[in-house]
Amino acid sequence: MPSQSEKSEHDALLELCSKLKDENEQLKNRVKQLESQLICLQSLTNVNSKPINVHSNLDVKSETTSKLRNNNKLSLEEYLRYGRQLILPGFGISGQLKLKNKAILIVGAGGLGAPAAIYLAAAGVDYDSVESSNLQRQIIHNESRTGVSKAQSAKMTIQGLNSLCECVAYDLLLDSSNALDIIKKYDIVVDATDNAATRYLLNDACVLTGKPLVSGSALRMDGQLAVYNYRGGPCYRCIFPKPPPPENVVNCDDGGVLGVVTGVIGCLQALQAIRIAADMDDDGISQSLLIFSANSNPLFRSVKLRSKKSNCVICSDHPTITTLQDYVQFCGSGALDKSPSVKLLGDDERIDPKSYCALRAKGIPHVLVDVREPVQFDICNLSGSLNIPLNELPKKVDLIQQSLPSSVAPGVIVITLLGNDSQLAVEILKKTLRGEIKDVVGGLYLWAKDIDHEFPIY
Ligand SMILES: Nc1ncnc2c1ncn2[C@@H]1O[C@H](COP(=O)(O)OP(=O)(O)OP(=O)(O)O)[C@@H](O)[C@H]1O
Ligand SMILES: [Zn+2]
Repeated sequence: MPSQSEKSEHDALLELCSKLKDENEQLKNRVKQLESQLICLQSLTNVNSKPINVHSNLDVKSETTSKLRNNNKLSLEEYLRYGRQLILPGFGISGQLKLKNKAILIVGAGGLGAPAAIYLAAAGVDYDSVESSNLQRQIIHNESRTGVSKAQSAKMTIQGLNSLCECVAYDLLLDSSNALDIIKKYDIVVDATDNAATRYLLNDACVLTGKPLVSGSALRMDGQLAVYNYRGGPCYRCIFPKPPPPENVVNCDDGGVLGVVTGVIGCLQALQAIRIAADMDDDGISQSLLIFSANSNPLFRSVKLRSKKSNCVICSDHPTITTLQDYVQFCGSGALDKSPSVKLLGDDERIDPKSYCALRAKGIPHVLVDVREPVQFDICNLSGSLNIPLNELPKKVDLIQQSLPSSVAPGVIVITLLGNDSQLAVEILKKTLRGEIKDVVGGLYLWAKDIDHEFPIY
């Protein structure tokens, strides 16, 4: 039997043993941590010639002070949170640290910006506020945020998802007066907007500040993705030197878009931004344009982009553009002209919804022609209207002729959703038809507003 003193000596030894074990474990962990930090620092200093700009996870305004800044290691929380991507070969801890030290700016918190922002948890710009028609695809917003600024709404979602991120919401219209000041604070810009003027603005601002531009677009069932101004690749102007004529531009308002198409392209924009931020293997990232079509098989195709243009007005060695321009003038429309009202006809060639309503009430014979596409006509239409899409109008004038009443006035009334294409239709019909031909000012949209509040508008 051990004596009492031998027993307490034994207990003391056991206690010391467990203490040393703990200490040993702690030191081992610390050594591991230091080793991985060293590897990261070595790889960062090898790959990045520029000094490391230490920001929080992805998303800060450079002057923002952050508890996560000046930090070349991950916190325990970050190890846990990002574990599934830390173990990816080709990404790993060095990729995560590079990501942590980059700031990404997303312009547009709509169909493309919403998924991109969720995956990137980046800073964002938008001037608009949330509407219910946005919710079909702008998954960063929700019903309770209708009317809230999109930038703020996006920030709320991001912060709810990841409190380690510092998200800056710019509740403004990005234009030539503010773009350079904002963009220069970021490493990568994601173009998630929907208009030509902002596309050229972002391109020029990115060339002037030397930032890569991850560009995406989506309309109807199709989407496109490209990276411009990156590692000697072309800029947007090298590929598209001139904007399309404003009358040929179809936006989501007019053309529609399938929510999932914006989701696919927005996620791919987030992916390209991560590949650039983490310096992942990116051979040829800026040499191709990816085309996605939800209606085709295979769904994706890639087109090789031409290389940088030696005489590009902005990115060549001898640029003629050295400051930001007036992009609204250059493109013939701006970010705010979503569905600009066209005025092609004189007042005497048009009829307002109230007068047209009176004409219908009096039963005055006429032919009402709705020139929208059948898919839109099927959603809603005025009783008795004849559906002839605008592009079929010239060859289907006979159909109208046959239905024309014998009396002259008012003859033909043309209607569309907003009262733009109907004016073109009147001009087409006037070439072949006699008698009075008018269009309805403000189209079905104004009809719903002024006459029939139950009329479904989309
Ligand atoms: N110059 C700009 N500055 C800030 N935000 C912009 C600018 N240009 C476009 N945007 C934003 O980009 C987003 C594009 O989103 P999206 O294409 O889904 O269209 P939308 O305008 O939200 O929807 P809809 O066309 O159905 O009205 C919009 O939220 C718009 O406010
Ligand atoms: Zn160029």
